[in-house]
Amino acid sequence: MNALAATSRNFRQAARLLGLDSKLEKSLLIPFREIKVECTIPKDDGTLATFVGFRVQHDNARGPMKGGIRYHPEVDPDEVNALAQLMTWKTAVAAVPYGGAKGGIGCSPGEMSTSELERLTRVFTQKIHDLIGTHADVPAPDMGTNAQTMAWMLDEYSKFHGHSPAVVTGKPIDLGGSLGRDAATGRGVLYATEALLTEHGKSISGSTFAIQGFGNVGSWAAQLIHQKGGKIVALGDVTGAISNKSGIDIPALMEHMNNSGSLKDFHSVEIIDAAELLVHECDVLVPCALGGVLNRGNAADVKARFIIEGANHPTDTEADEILAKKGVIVLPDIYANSGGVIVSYFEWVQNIQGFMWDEEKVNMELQKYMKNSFQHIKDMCKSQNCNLRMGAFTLGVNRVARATLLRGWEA
Ligand SMILES: NC(=O)C1=CN([C@@H]2O[C@H](COP(=O)(O)OP(=O)(O)OC[C@H]3O[C@@H](n4cnc5c(N)ncnc54)[C@H](O)[C@@H]3O)[C@@H](O)[C@H]2O)C=CC1
Ligand SMILES: O=C(O)CCC(=O)C(=O)O
Repeated sequence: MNALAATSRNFRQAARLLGLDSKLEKSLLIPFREIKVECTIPKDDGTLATFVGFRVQHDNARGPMKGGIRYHPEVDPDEVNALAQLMTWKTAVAAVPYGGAKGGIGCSPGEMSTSELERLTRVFTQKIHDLIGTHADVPAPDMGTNAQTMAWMLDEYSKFHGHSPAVVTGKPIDLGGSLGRDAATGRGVLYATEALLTEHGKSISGSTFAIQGFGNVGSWAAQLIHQKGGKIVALGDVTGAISNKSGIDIPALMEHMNNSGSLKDFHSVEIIDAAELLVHECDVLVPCALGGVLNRGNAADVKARFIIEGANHPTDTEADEILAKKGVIVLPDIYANSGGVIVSYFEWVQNIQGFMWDEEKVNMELQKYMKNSFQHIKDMCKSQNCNLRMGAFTLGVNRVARATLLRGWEA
């Protein structure tokens, strides 16, 4: 079952639990708009390269559509569609006034020069500029993109529409980005983990962690968990995986990565098989990379008692069922990684107000939002007698359904 089928299945299950009318269910499932564009750029060697870019705008009942742009070779229309739908439920769970969208370009950013990436981002923005906007659809970074990508999008968009800082979030601070946005998804993962562990009488400092992905989300999650006394015993990225039973020295690893960029030649660690990382002995597993990494091939072997979904859709449907039977508690993506979009909302608000918050305020507000949504998810789990994923889905779907019904359909 691909990401779209799995996400739609979770949505339908939530719609049924909520007793939604079947026509409303259909209207909520089908995306508002799907955009597919051809992006041709001259490469540095003078030859041409053509890429396909997507933006799926899923729903705007609760506000402007919101979601990241992914640069990855496996980007495909179904995956972008699933990720856009997840954004609709995520913004609703977080109670930020947005709908959901997601974009992506099928490309290998690691194999492209900075100027090629800039040309690609500018061409993509030219193709979609009249369909995005501060009050229509607000992109942000995702896998393979970063603050610089958002700076190029902002610049290109502003050529058509005048200076528009709030058209993208996750920008560099010098262009109106928010303090704390870079760390926000990882910080949200920390707050979500704290909330779940406390619920089960446990703590970060008394727990061991395995983290997949050491990019924006994974590296911030690792640093913040380490600062709170959590022991990170295994860690991996696209190049491989490492472990240390006594805990990996994360600040030293950060410094090492900034200097050489490779996990494998870090000192005082054992190299482990990349696949072993997900079934490594630990209390808490935190996938922060690709979707579908937990599946029927490895779910039965997972040793962790808790899974915190830093990535989007890391656990496929079959794995969800296997993990539930094993008693593994999964904190779902639409809550666990919502810190990024919550601080994106703060960035957008600051841009519109023309007033910058200090980082303490950003982090304090983020913590408040994360605490509130955890409580609301738990309340849903109680009233619907369901697990955390369904608690989050019913919470999000119910809020979007209510907004949709209030707006009505009269032409
Ligand atoms: N950046 C953000 O604010 C948010 C990101 N997410 C999700 O978190 C996940 C990670 O996103 P970012 O950290 O932004 O991306 P990133 O591009 O900064 O980092 C991705 C990381 O995943 C690793 N990776 C890639 N392929 C891998 C593989 N086959 N096996 C193991 N590791 C692999 C990379 O080496 C890198 O360390 C994605 O699922 C994304 O959708 C979710 C919410 C917000
Ligand atoms: O910050 C945002 O607007 C969206 C981040 C994102 O793409 C996600 O939460 O998956």
